[in-house]
Amino acid sequence: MITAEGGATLCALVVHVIFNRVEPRNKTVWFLLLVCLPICLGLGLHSFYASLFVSVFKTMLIFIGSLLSSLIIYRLSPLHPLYGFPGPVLLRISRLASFKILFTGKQHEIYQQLHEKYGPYVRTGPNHLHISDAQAVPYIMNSPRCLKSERYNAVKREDSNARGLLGIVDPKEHSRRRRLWDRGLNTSALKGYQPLLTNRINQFVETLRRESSSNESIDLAKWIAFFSLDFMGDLAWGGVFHSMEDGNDVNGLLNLSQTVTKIHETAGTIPWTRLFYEYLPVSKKTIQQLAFAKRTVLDRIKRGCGATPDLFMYLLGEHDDTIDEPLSLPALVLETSFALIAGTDTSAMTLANSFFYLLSYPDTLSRLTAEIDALNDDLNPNALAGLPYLNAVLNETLRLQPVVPNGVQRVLLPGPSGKGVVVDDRYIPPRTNLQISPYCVQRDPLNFSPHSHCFWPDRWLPNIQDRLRGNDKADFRHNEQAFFPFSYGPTACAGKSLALMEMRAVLSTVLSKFELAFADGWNPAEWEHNLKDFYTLRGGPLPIVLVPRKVAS
Ligand code: HEM
Repeated sequence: MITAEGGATLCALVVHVIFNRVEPRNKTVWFLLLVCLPICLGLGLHSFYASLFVSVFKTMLIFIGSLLSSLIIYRLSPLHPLYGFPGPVLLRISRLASFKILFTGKQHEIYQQLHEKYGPYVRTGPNHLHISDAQAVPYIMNSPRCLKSERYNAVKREDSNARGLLGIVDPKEHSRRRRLWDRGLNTSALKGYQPLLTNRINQFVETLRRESSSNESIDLAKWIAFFSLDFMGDLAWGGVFHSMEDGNDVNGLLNLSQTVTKIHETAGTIPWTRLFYEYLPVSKKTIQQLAFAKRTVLDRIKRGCGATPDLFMYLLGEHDDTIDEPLSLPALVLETSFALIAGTDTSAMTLANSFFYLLSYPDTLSRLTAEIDALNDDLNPNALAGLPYLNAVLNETLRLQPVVPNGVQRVLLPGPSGKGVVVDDRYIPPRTNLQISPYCVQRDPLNFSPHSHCFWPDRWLPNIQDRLRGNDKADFRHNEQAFFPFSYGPTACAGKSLALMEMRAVLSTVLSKFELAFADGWNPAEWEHNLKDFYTLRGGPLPIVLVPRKVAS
């Protein structure tokens, strides 16, 4: 005859199998399986115990204890499909351990240390592989068998069926929506945005002059973020922000967008935690934010497009009545808000990092300034796109500090025979979550060498190998397949060309107008120390002294 303990244990094992097979993400199912089931069992087994309360309490304890033990034993056992992949025990047992890593803000560095210890494929969760292998890049990011993982559900809102581009998992639906974005971010659209960019850059230069007139240092990172927000506000919502003028982010959007990305990263790290986010106070803030975005979008629709085209115009289809599926209002609100989030912090952080590295390596700063000066103030986008050293500086910044350091996450679908796949001689079982990190791959000496962890823009110059001598020549490695700061494949960054145009223009204009130096007494080591990875990279202040350059007579 079955004992009370045996019954509770058996139930726990059955629940484990159900969770393993079905991975339910529904609060009611969780409640039924994890709370109601053991309580009912306790009620049914009360004849074994002194009282009803003791029966329910003990059954619950045995049930939870058995469930946890069964989970742990299975995840560490050779029965688990990822048994052969190395990784820290705590991470192999539960993704909860990755929360601790996430909240340090240094997950990119910690995962890199794990790769140094365990190799290019590290098991970072019961069902997760963290990968630092350039050969896996095209496979994971450009294969019909690798879909966006459950992490992308974190960007879906419960109160609406609308999805923004980033949250669309189905490849066909994604490619339909992506066409809208591509129309708004292709070469001819970018030409149309040039007047908006030029206006904002002129305003940025005037702002820097105003702020640095007392010879005090200024926080360059903050002002770049204001510039970037104002410019993306022009493109996404028809010019609603005046952060450079006000010297303040009045609507608190920069902070809010960082909080939202942090929440998405948290929910993306352990998808079931998403069930509880709506109870957090910050959830109210995002709802207020969406209400603000909705008002702004409605206002922009009413005003119509001004003389200069903007991205909103393309997303709404104002330019083209042949669009067969115009976006619904909730989708338009999501997409334009996403444009703001995707386009502001990313370019701003890369620019701040570029200034930081240029000032840290004065020789690189002089070489870039000379290259820009040779254009005699004709800083048009085509001329800038052709400057080898300027592009080398931006590439090298993005190599060392990709703004999505930990990269994208995909899940491997089973093949026709239910099998996984072999990548770089390793068999990866189906349904594994795969995360491939540009931060780790791009700093790997196997891909970029010498000076893998140093800022050395020369590696990007044509024929550099011919100019190297000795060890540098022997060690030289330059694997462009291992460079993917804008991601790769059909879901790669839609705004890459816009970002490059904007960053080239800002860097070259500022260097042509000002001499820059770190503020006296500031320790540059603080900059890298303050860089935090919460899905996107964010940083602390960058105190800089700016002096207008003398115009050559
Ligand atoms: C230095 C600047 C930038 C970098 C390094 C960057 C990087 C990335 C990366 C890594 C992704 C993939 C994210 C994922 O799948 O989880 C992405 C997606 C995206 N980015 Fe950027 N980005 C930058 C600037 C911009 C700008 C200025 C825009 C303009 C709106 C933009 C729009 C987008 C869009 C729409 C997507 C989604 C693409 C899709 O799912 O098809 N990005 N970006």
